[in-house]
Amino acid sequence: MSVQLVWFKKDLRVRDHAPLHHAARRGPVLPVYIYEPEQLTHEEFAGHHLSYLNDCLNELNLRLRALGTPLVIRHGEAVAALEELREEFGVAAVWAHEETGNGVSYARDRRVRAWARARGLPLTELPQNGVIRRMTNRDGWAATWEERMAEPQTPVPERLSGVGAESGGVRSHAELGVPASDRRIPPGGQAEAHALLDSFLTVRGVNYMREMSSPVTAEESCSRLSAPLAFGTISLREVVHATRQRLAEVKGDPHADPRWVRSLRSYESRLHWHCHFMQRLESEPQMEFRNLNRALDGLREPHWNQEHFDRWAHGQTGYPMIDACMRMLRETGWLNFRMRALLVSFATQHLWLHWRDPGLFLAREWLDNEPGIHWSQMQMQSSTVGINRVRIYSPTRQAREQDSGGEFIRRWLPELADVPGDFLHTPWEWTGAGRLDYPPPIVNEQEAGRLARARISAARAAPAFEAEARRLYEKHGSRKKADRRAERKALGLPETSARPLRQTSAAHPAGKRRSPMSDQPDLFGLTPEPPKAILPAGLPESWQRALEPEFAAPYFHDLKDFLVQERREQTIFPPAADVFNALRFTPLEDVRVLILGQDPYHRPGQAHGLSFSVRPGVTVPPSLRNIYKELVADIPGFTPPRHGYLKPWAEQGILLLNAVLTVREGQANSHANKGWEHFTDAVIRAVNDRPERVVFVLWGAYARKKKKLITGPQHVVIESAHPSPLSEAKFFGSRPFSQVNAALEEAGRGAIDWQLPMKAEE
Ligand SMILES: Cc1cc2nc3c(=O)[nH]c(=O)nc-3n(C[C@H](O)[C@H](O)[C@H](O)COP(=O)(O)OP(=O)(O)OC[C@H]3O[C@@H](n4cnc5c(N)ncnc54)[C@H](O)[C@@H]3O)c2cc1C
Repeated sequence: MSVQLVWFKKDLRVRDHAPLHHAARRGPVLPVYIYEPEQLTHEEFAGHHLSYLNDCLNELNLRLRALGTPLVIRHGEAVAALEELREEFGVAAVWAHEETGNGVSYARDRRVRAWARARGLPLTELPQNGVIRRMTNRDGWAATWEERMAEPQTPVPERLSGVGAESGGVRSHAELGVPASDRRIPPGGQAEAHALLDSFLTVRGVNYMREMSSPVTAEESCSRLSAPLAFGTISLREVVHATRQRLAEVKGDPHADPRWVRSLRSYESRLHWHCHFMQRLESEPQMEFRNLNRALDGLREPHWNQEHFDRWAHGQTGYPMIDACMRMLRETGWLNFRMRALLVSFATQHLWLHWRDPGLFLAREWLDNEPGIHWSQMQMQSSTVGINRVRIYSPTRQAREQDSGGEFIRRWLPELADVPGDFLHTPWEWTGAGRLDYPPPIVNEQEAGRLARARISAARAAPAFEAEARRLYEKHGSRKKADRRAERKALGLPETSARPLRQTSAAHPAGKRRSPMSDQPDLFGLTPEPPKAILPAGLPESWQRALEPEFAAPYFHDLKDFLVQERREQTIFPPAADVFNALRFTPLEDVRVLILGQDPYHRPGQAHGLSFSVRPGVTVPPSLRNIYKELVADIPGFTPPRHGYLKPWAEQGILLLNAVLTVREGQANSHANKGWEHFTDAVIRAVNDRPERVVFVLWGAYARKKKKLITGPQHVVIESAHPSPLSEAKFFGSRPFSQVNAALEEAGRGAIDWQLPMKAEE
């Protein structure tokens, strides 16, 4: 009897399990799992990991038992436990999967190998993903990944003959001395992994590409397969196969939602990254403990600040998005990629904490802790790799972009319940901030970000940095683009792009390009192109330039998708061609006055993209009638026209902007909180950035909330009640128009001629 021991570690499944398959063909099988004290007491391990692990083990035990023999579960140091099993059952060979784990499992595997050698036991470790052992550089890596993923899945043995061993069953938290956990985590096991994969590929993943970044949507729209992959209840190959099969299906189906194709493509690239980052730890295990780029050693070490770390780790930084993310993580063990990157960027750049302790803390919190991905990402987000751009993400900007309505922040920070929506991302600006049970910002994000960037740039300028960056590129850099180029050359094909290939920052260490935060690691040329900017037709160049980051930002893509869908199903005002008229008629450099409205008129034929204005031939609405009345009182000689077409004002440099640029027929404010506010805030900021005086006219409570965006001392703000009949009594007598002219003349910018032509001409 030649007993084959199959050692399960981070591969807790029977499907696509090569060691199990090969062992079963050679003799009776002894399937084993060992709880290892050095892992259970490791700083990266916590109670929720054990809860999940026990789910996985229970299910694996049932599946193995159904095949013929149970999972034998032991507790102890690996070599000692294996030796005991060898003696007890006369083990003739050991089978396992290769593991890319932390330093403890790395050392353990070496001890196990030495033990097997000393005992003359054949020990076979088989790869289970695209990570390659003993690789000295990345040449050919992508091709091997592809070969491995293209292989058929290993069949589940039809039957296992066992050795009559007892399982022993899973051990409780108390038995193993691990603190219990009350986190809300999903169940573990192979069945759960397949259920997640199915629901993602058939329903949840349709808008993955757009919805993965926002914490409001990511929980549902991401696959949530990271924990199953980390515990090995599903193989990466199986996920790749299923994704490719689904992609082929939707491509061949003319009725399939077109969003599937780009979502699935984007998803597949992430499965590639999974191994790309793990390979880095496999090839350079020391990166768990020290900077990948040794030239950056000493940069943060002397600056440790325990209080900052504690406040960050407890979600008490005073930056709502950071704190909401931390609270969610501590309760659920999961966050989407962008929010993970944001947490790390804030800790290691704004708070200038060395990445190691925040990294240990986060590894303990992530249910899906995968050391290869985790430590690579920790170093990348802390800018200690040095071959990619320095990334310092603004927590406020990310909050505005990814949670514009504040839904996520409100869910996780109940202490901000009373904060008005406009101040939710910056509660310290609210007059009621003093009454909140919430701390002021831990640092000034602009100043801290600038300081971090300056420190990193200075370190990158040292000659040792460049040499290290080159070494790292040689060892870890993707050859994907270079491989593709060589392949095309061999086939006699021209280069795919006329643009020069982007150089790594090894050549341009202090990369200057600024780009919006991306979900793609942008590392070693592995990244697909960032989303293309959506440029509305006919915008003056000055607006195009000023608003470029908005047009490329994920929220703007979401907004566009939302509007495409809305226009299919509803009547939307103004017509698509008129939505950006305010910007079209008034180039940024010409803006002298900004009059802010709330949202467009919602009755047919009225709205045409300028606040308060209606098309010629449409009855003058009540608010505009009141504006005319006030003009009569304020501007000598003003005669109200019979129309409400205000384009002549726009052409004189009055930016007639609404905060929300579209609306459903008959439903005022129906497009609030869909992303327009974020966009129009950027418009107001762009105007605020102009060096010449601009007069901002803010009528009514809604518009007045935007006052905080106007910070330039050269500007003038004129506030009053709204001209609507509901507040006309307070509006009349405010004399805004003469005040505008006085402010403009004082700055030498010339007065507005408020008189409109008696006849409107489009
Ligand atoms: C500081 C930091 C630490 C991280 N630590 C881990 C970790 O310990 N374990 C882990 O699985 N992921 C980690 N990630 C990557 C990523 O955030 C998670 O994989 C993802 O959020 C998990 O959710 P999901 O399975 O729904 O992802 P999906 O978006 O559905 O992606 C599917 C799978 O692709 C892989 N993947 C996705 N994004 C990345 C990425 N950026 N890098 C590498 N692989 C990726 C993962 O295997 C993931 O399960 C980390 C990211 C950061 C910034």
